[in-house]
Amino acid sequence: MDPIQNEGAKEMFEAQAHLFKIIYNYVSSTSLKCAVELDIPEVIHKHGRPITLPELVSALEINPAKADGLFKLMRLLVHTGFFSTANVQSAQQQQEEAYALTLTSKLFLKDKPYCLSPVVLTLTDPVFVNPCHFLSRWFRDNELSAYETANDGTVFWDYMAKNPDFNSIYNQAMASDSQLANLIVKECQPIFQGLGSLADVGGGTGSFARIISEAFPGIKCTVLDLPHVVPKVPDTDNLKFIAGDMFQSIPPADAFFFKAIFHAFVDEDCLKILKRCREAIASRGDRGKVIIIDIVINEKKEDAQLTEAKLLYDMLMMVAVRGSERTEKEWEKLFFDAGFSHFKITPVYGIKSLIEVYP
Ligand SMILES: C[S@@+](CC[C@H](N)C(=O)[O-])C[C@H]1O[C@@H](n2cnc3c(N)ncnc32)[C@H](O)[C@@H]1O
Repeated sequence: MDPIQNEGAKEMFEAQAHLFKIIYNYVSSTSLKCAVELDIPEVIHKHGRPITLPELVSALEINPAKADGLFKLMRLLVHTGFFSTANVQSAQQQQEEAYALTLTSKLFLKDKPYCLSPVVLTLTDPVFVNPCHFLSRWFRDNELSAYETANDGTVFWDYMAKNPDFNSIYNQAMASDSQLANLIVKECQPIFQGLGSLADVGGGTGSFARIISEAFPGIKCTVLDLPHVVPKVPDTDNLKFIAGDMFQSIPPADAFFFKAIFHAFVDEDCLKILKRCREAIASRGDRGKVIIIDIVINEKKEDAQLTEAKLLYDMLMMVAVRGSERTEKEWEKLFFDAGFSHFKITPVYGIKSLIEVYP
């Protein structure tokens, strides 16, 4: 029996429309990429008030024959909430529709330290997108990640080491994401207060550690990351960099900080690192803690949009590095298996949460 013979035409076409929306998700992200490449948020910002289509065509210095195309791009990006519209008065005293920034597009302004343009350019780059086309082959074939399947076995982090241009934009993307964390440092004060030292493991170019070292001058911060990532800058009184491998050693500290690290590794590797932290804490009479900023999936309790963003992130981590976003239960298992006794999750940071883990 045809399983959908009882459905009416209306429901069938609704299902088809739903399908098209999913299929065309890549058009949505690449349109956003185009807006970032054309610098549209900055152009609107510099205009100082909502900008009409002809004004935008002229400010972008694009071919005027492409005005219709720009209208389509802006219409989509208004619909998806990246831009908004407002009415302005023309020189002829007519009301005209004009484009304005939303909070989301304001995240792309150049004078802000957290300008998220590198995040869009990195995550929509073929380096991330191509391996997604290898997912079904990865399911059937082998033990490598989909990324490695697509790239003759090259590990993602090794690609970074060999491609300085992409490494640079990726590190900028991570740094800008960390700059946003500045917004929560004040409300998270009790978590950092009283610490004498902090090791930011996999801390990239030190963006977050710099924020902590400035907000809490009493904390000596050490950033550990791979040699092609750590910046060649002189140490300061309370911020230093170590080029190394966290699977080999982790600098001693009162607190071990991991932002967006564990989601990039399989459980077995996370356990290795967490056990190393647990041993270091034990060697100091169980004084110390682990602080993690990462995603906690909570499908039943949170907004569907938030969950969708987390599940997409989860897929990307699986594709790129065989990583995972984890539920609270999965985090709990990791912590207890590594010998920790309790933990506290504070959902403070957009799709990410702050987790304190104690011996
Ligand atoms: C997703 S990024 C997060 C960077 C930073 N924590 C942040 O949130 O901005 C993951 C980081 O882990 C680093 N990493 C990967 N493998 C590593 C290893 N074996 N030892 C040290 N760092 C590593 C990468 O170079 C990268 O900077």
